[in-house]
Amino acid sequence: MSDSLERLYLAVLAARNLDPATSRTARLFQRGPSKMAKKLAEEAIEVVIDAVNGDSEAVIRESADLLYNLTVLWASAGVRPEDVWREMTRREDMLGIAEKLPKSAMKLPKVASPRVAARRPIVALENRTARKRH
Ligand SMILES: N=c1c2ncn([C@@H]3O[C@H](COP(=O)(O)OP(=O)(O)OP(=O)(O)O)[C@@H](O)[C@H]3O)c2ncn1[C@@H]1O[C@H](COP(=O)(O)O)[C@@H](O)[C@H]1O
Repeated sequence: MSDSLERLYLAVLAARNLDPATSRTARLFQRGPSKMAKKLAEEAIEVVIDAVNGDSEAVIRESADLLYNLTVLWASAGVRPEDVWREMTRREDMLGIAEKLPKSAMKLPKVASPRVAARRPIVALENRTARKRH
């Protein structure tokens, strides 16, 4: 999946300065981040409607549109796919460590190594901070 998204991201970068009359991507860049955000949100809504209706073929098609519009917004925001993969790997590593801890260690952090036991609360704190920013 990451390979396809990386190829799509490169295609978006290559298209951003093409003629807006012929390139949808160039047109989105011409219109700016607000238009990109609107398109992304519209595609997300289409995906959830199709999922609720049980139309899995439409979910697949709209998901591809959603990912295209997400890569356009990444490119506009100066975010690279590898930046997102790095964050996903960081979370995977962190949650993987937390999941291996016995439940009693989660309640009583002093029993486990303080460095490891302290990680789960950090996840909650980070999530809460991120939500406040939006
Ligand atoms: N992967 C995509 C891609 N996925 C989805 N889409 C477009 O995004 C549209 C989804 O938006 P809508 O459903 O709103 O379609 P619409 O209502 O017809 O379109 P709007 O005029 O409302 O935007 C789809 O119809 C596709 O045309 C894409 N457009 C471009 N790409 C790739 O982006 C690269 C650059 O292409 P150009 O933008 O054509 O230069 C190429 O590699 C393309 O393959």
